[in-house]
Amino acid sequence: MVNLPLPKLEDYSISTKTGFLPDAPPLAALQDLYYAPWETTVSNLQPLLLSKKIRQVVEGLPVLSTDQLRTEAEWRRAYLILSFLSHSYIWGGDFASEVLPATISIPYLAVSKKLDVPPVATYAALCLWNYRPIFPDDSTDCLDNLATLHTFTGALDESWFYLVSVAIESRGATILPIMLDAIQGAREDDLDLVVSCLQFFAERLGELTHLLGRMYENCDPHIFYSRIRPYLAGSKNMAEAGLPRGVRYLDGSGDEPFRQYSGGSNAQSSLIQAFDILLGVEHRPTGDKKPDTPRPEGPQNSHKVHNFILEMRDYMPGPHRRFLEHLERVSNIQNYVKEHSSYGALTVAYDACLHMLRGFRDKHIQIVSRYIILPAKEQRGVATERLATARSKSGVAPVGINLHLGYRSQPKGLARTPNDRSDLRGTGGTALIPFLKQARDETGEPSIGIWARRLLTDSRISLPGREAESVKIQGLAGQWLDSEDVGGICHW
Ligand code: HEM
Ligand SMILES: N[C@@H](CC(=O)c1ccccc1NC=O)C(=O)O
Repeated sequence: MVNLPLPKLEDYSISTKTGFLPDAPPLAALQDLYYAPWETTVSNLQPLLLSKKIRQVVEGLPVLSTDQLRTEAEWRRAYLILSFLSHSYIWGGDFASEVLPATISIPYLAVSKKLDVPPVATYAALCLWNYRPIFPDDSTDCLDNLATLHTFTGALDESWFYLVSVAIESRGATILPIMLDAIQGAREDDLDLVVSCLQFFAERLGELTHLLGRMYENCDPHIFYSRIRPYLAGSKNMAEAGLPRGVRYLDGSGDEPFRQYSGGSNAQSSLIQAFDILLGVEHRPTGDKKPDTPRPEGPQNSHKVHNFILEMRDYMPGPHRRFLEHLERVSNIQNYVKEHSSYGALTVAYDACLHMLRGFRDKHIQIVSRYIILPAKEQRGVATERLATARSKSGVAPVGINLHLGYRSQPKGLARTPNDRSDLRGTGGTALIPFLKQARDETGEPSIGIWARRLLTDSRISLPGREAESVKIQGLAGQWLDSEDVGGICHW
């Protein structure tokens, strides 16, 4: 059988240096004065939001044509501006707006079509195309050399929130060419090459987890939850936040149905999805258990089912989404490791990658607890207390109580007081913790099939820094292997 050629990064708008980030830093402004009304509005976003004039100003914009946009960088810049303006319009009033005026909708639909991304503030708009290096000659893989072009709030916390992702994309970019080499190496049965590529991959993943943990340095969880996050929401699963039907994009055609889009989410990062594909990690719809039956023969990841992570590919720029599809068709590392499972260095290196990726997801769950679950819980506590006080004073439950929480009014949109924990949703619309925990657990699954079974049966395997004997005893004692027990190599 002839092998499908491997994807060439440059064919998919991917840089060998910066990965899914553009090769050169994004345009900071459209030079053509024709677009000055957009540039002026986006550069005045904070005062317009604070003064609640944003809707009036957006409604008064001229309907600009996209004909003057020339380069890819200009189209991306237009997409970024229109994404910031549209979310400011929808979420920047006392109530969410169910319509987007034609001044935004018409160019936004055209730009989205051209770039093959949905007309909503995606991860590409807010992160991939929204940064600049502070010192242009220095690398962007270091958080200390990054600044954002735009934020909704003007808060440092918001800049930092996006920049952590930019730094991760930048630092993770080197993994792509190396792992394409690994795929080629597996085709040519070059064991040593595959091992060294996997080792490189595992080390980089450790660095990315470290970068993720730096979120705490400059992004305060309460500011994130109450001030920033409301602007990130989309129009899908947002009934409680004030958009039961979604949003109508007015374009004067008379055919302007309600549309529903997920909000920005890092699940839209092609880099992280590429990691899963490279390692053969598969994600099921939330709640679906691992099937007991063996998987059907055929290429890895071939049975596509409808689930959130796959759905998020529709929110990636078209070329990046197509790259992932190509990568799926050539991904061979997991099968190669399975076929060479007697080669210890290979299984250890593969398993180390899974372990590191699982560790990344573990840290992410901690972050989500601190940035969403805890602030929401605190807010519920305050709300309940205020309700009780109001009740004890008047003897009855107040009707239509306005629960002041230090704001002028009850927080709105995604920062509203949730009724209970199950009411909490990600900006992508998932039920947060069950979804994220399942994604984490699925990351460890391939290693259970290959590595752990060998640990249980093969006393000759020695783990770095551990006596094989003790690992074997753990297995024979009946409990399934546990991270602490195997010196942190296996973690599930
Ligand atoms: C304060 C920071 C963050 C919060 C509160 C947060 C929250 C969430 C939530 C709620 C989801 C579930 C999907 C949804 O419904 O939106 C999610 C998904 C995801 N997030 Fe984050 N996130 C944060 C930062 C990051 C960063 C910096 C990265 C890495 C670059 C990241 C990577 C992911 C990935 C890959 C997913 C998809 C699920 C998976 O593959 O495990 N997140 N995030
Ligand atoms: N899903 C997250 C939001 C999120 O992760 C995100 C949204 C827009 C742009 C980037 C994002 N992620 C990380 O930096 C949330 O529910 O708050």
